[in-house]
Amino acid sequence: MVNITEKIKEIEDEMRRTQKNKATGGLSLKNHCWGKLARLRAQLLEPAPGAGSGGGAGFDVSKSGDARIALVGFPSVGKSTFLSKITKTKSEVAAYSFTTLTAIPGVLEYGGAEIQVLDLPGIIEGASEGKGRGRQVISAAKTSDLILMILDATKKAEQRALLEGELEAVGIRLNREPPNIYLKPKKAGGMKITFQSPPKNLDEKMLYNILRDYKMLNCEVLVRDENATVDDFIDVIMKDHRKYIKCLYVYNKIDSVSLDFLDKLAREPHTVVMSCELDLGIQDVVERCWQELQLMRIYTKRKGEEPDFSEALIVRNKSSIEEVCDQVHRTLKETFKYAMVWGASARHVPQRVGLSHIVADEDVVSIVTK
Ligand SMILES: Nc1nc2c(ncn2[C@@H]2O[C@H](COP(=O)(O)OP(=O)(O)OP(=O)(O)O)[C@@H](O)[C@H]2O)c(=O)[nH]1
Ligand SMILES: [K+]
Ligand SMILES: [Mg+2]
Repeated sequence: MVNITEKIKEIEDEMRRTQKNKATGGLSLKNHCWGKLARLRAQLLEPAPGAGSGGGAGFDVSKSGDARIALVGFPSVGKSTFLSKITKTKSEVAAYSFTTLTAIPGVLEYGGAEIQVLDLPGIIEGASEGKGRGRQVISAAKTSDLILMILDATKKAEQRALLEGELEAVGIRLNREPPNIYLKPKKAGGMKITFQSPPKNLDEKMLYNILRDYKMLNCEVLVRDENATVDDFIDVIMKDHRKYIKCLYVYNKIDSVSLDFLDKLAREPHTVVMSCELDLGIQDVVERCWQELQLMRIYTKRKGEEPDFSEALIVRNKSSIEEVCDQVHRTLKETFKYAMVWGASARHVPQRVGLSHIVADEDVVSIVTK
């Protein structure tokens, strides 16, 4: 029997031949070939018999750089085209679905930071249940600091909710904070449930029943948010299996939609629009990514010298001097005495601070050791 890879090659060769001879290869033949190719490539993505349900382990790409962005979307929305635009990595681009069969990492250089961008295979409905490489793709997305949901502006609006559903199903919560509910398991004493203000969607009985279902018979609960729902409460119980990740919705292929529609899309929250083909909006997307990642650049200065603006230390938003020390060297904080800070976080310039001082973007820091 001819294997799938050979069949794919045959069709690709056939397409190449028809492309050379346009007279015989009309659009319908091309569409037919693309359809066949997509089906075969989807088979390549299916787990081998006996390999379980697609594996949940993600792809074997180690994290590198200052942050990780995952490109998630349906097939052929332009994920690989985008990766090739913003990084030096060339990921295969083609008009048929499932061109990308594994995770392809690239490096985006921005603001002195190196951000790892993962191009991933397209996912389809049912991905969270193990269709195709869906589980693996979603696991990879779960390890990222920001999900770029790449959407095709020419396709139906439902595509976005469908994808969100797939991610939700495996515990990813997009652009949300963990619910404001305190839950502490106890060894004994039964359940103690308190509401800070009258709840709109919950009552004590409901929580009691849910806790019993999850076999949490001894615990303390304090609901601080009056709008909390049952789903929120379950998210708190299941917190080890929930991941709160920022998501930017990126509509590609705006070269093929009307200006009115484009304008409507661009006004949606957490949304950016672009055309990789026309090179439109790409830089805006990159800038929005940078904003969403909330990375900060900290410059260091040696005593008696000018600050070194040629190389920044990259730390996460709300980082303290301690994290800055860790970026310089693993053991620096052991000999730390104090730091001098110039910039937005300093109350007066320079300010003498300790390890817990929270720095701001573009601060200059001078660390004094014992
Ligand atoms: N009209 C238009 N076509 C685009 C644009 N960007 C990409 N494409 C085309 O869309 C098709 C799919 O692009 P890919 O980058 O392979 O898409 P993908 O999302 O990586 O696809 P899979 O790896 O198969 O999931 C190719 O034919 C691209 O040339 C765009 O901005 N406008
Ligand atoms: K494709
Ligand atoms: Mg691709």
